[in-house]
Amino acid sequence: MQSTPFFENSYPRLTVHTQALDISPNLTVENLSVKYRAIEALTDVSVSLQSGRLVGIFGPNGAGKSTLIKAMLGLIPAVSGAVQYEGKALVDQLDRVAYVPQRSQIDWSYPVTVWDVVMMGRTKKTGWFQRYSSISRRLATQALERVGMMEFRDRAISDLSGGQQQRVFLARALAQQADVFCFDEPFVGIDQKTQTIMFDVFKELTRENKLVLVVNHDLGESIVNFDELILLNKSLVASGSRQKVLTQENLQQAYGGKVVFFSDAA
Ligand SMILES: Nc1ncnc2c1ncn2[C@@H]1O[C@H](COP(=O)(O)OP(=O)(O)OP(=O)(O)O)[C@@H](O)[C@H]1O
Repeated sequence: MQSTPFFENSYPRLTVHTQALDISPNLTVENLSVKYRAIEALTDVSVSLQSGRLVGIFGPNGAGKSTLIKAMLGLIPAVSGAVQYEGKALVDQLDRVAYVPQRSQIDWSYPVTVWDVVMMGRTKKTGWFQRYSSISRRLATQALERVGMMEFRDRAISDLSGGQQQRVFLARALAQQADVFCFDEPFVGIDQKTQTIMFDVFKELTRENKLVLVVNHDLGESIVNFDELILLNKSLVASGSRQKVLTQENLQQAYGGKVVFFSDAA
């Protein structure tokens, strides 16, 4: 197995950490460290994840949640570490990944329609200069219908509400037909209806054995939707089941002070 080309050190040995029985993890992050000049954003993070799971990445502001996703996808360089999916560097298989960045990183004034945005999700499969195939058009239609946005297909993306915009980006991710889905703070600035649709879609994806990673900062009721959690505070505080991660000690280590969370969450 190889390390990703962005990393200075390679860690070819794969260790199975958390999963029960003999099930090998599909995605492994090994000793991942990221610096922004002098700022150590992430230090030595290792997690093992299984397909078919909805994984929440939690931690306080500045904990390195977005950094983790971006470094996993090779969007920013890591100082060290390796990220493998099914035994190969994840960055060499980005056509199997759908990534929706934080809404603050998207230019919502860009003059494109809803349909254009969703079809852009197909360019990795079809190439920029290929005509979109009937398969791509069918997948885009199905994705827009799934998130309840087909009737808006000719609208400019700038003319939608925050929740509608997030649903369009969810549709784009669905149209990609990826195996690994990464969403960075998808619930920011959205309505309850959109949040419900998003969790429904995430759960459907896990039933199709996809791996769904969601950066989230809300330790409220919605945390019960996640199969597993990764709790960060510049390094890994804990990962695994809600019961394992949501202990007062771990929350204290991540957030400091006394953290009260939804009582049935664990
Ligand atoms: N491009 C950058 N240049 C310099 N420092 C950065 C950059 N991006 C992030 N950082 C710093 O790295 C650390 C981790 O940031 P990151 O955005 O990953 O945290 P986060 O957990 O996603 O935070 P939030 O919940 O506020 O989005 C923070 O201290 C942040 O200020």
